[in-house]
Amino acid sequence: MANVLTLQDGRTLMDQIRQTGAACVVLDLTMPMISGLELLKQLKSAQPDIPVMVMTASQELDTAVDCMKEGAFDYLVKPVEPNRFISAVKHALELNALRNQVDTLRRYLLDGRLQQQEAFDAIVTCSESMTGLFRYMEAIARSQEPVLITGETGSGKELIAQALHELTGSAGKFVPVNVAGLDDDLFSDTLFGHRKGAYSSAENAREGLITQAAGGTLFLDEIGDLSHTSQVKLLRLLQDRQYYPLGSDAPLSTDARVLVATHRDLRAGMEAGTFRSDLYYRLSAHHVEIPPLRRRQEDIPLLLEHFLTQAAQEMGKKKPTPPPELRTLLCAYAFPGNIRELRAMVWDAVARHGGGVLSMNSFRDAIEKSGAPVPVTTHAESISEPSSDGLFTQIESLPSLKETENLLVDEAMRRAGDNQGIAAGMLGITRSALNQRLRKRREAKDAS
Ligand SMILES: Nc1ncnc2c1ncn2[C@@H]1O[C@H](COP(=O)(O)OP(=O)(O)OP(=O)(O)O)[C@@H](O)[C@H]1O
Repeated sequence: MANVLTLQDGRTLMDQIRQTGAACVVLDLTMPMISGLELLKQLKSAQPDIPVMVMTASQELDTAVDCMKEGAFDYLVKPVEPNRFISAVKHALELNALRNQVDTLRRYLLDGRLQQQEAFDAIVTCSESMTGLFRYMEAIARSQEPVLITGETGSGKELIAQALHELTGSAGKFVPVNVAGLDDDLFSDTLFGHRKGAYSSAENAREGLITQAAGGTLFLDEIGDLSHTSQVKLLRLLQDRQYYPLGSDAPLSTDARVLVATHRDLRAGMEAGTFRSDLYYRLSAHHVEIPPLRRRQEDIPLLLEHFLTQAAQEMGKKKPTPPPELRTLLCAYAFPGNIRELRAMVWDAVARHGGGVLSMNSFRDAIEKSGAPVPVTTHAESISEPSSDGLFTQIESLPSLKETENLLVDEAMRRAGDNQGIAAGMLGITRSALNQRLRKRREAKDAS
C-alpha cells in the first residue's frame, strides 16, 4: 500500500516523521538499533498527538504496560491476528482524524458569532476566552461523542455542562452525578440500576441514572477519581452505547449524551497509570477547558455585581454599593477556589452588611484565611475611577445625549460579550429596556 512506510532502522523514524508526518505509528518493541520503548519516548515528546501502537511478544507484557504509561495508544500481542490489527489501526486513525477536525474547528470558531446566546445566560462573563469556548461548544453541541470539561475547582464546569445540554435542544433531562467516592459496585448500581433480587438487599428493581437521562444528558462529575474497574465499564458504555443493570443478562441501549468533568490532569493520570488511555482518548475528542478566574480578571467586576444582586435579593436587603477599591483588592487575589470562592465571599459580606457602602473587612478576612497576602489597596488605585480631569477632557465638542447613550450601550454590549442580560445589568436597566433600545436603533438604521 502506497501510504504505508516500513522502516528497517528505528533511528530514522524521527527524521522521517519530520519530513512526511504520520497518522499512526506501529512499533515493534525489540529492534536491533534502538528499543521500541526508547523510540516511543522520543516520539511522544516531539509529536504527542500521533497515536502509537506497540507490537509485543507475550513475554514482554511488562514492557508493553510501560509503553502504555509512556502514552502508547494500544498494544498488540504477537502473533497478531490481521483483523484485530486492522481494527486497532483503524480506531487509532479515526480518533486522530476526529482530533484534527476538532482542532481545525476550534481555531476557525474563535472568529465567529454565537447562535444560541440564551443557552449561556446563566454564565456571567465578558472574557474573550470564554466567548471562544462558547463558540466551540455550539459547534460540538450536536455531536454524539462525549465531551470532557476540565478546569480548576469552582470554575464553572457544571454550568458549562448545563449550557451544553441546553444547546443540544434535547427533550430529555440533564442528570448530574458526582462519581468521586463511589466504589465500583455503587458506581454500577447508581448508573445502570439493578433488577429485583440482584443482591441480598435489592428488594425492588431500581432504574439507573443512565435510564433517567434517556434522550438527554448524563453528566459525570469528578471523572478523574473513577476506579479502574468503573473506567472499563464507562468505556464499554461509550463504545457500545449499551449497559447491563446489575443482575441482568440482557443489555439495554442508551441514547443519552455523556458529558464528563474533572479538576484533575487526566494526562498526568494516564502517565501515572491511574487513568486508562483508551478512555482518555475516547473522552477527549471534544475538550472544553475553562480558564481559572485569575486568568480572566475582567470577569471579576461583573461577577461581583451579579452576586451582590443575587445575595441581596435572597436576603431581602437593599443591594449594597461596593467601594471602588474592592475591585482592585479582588483583582489582585488568585482565587484558588475560583468563582465559588468569590460567590461565598460576597454572600458573607452581604450577610454582615448593615447599610451604606459595603465593608471590605470580610473580603480581607477571607483572603487572609486562605494564606495569601492581602493586597494593599487605596481609593486612587481603583480601576473604575475616572481620571480627576473628567471623562471628556480629550474631546473638543461634547457628544449629544443620544450619542452618549449609544456609545454606552455599545460599550456595555462589547464588555458583556453581546450578552444582553449582562449588558443591561451594567447599564442599570432591564433586559427588555435594552432590547427595545437595540431594536429601535436597528430599525432606524434599516430605514436610513
Ligand atoms: N461564570 C459564572 N457566572 C455565574 N456563576 C458562576 C459562574 N461560574 C461558576 N458560577 C457559580 O459558581 C459555583 C461553582 O460552579 P460549578 O459548580 O459549576 O463549578 P465546578 O467547576 O463544577 O466545581 P467543582 O470542581 O467543585 O465540581 C456555582 O454556584 C456556580 O453557579
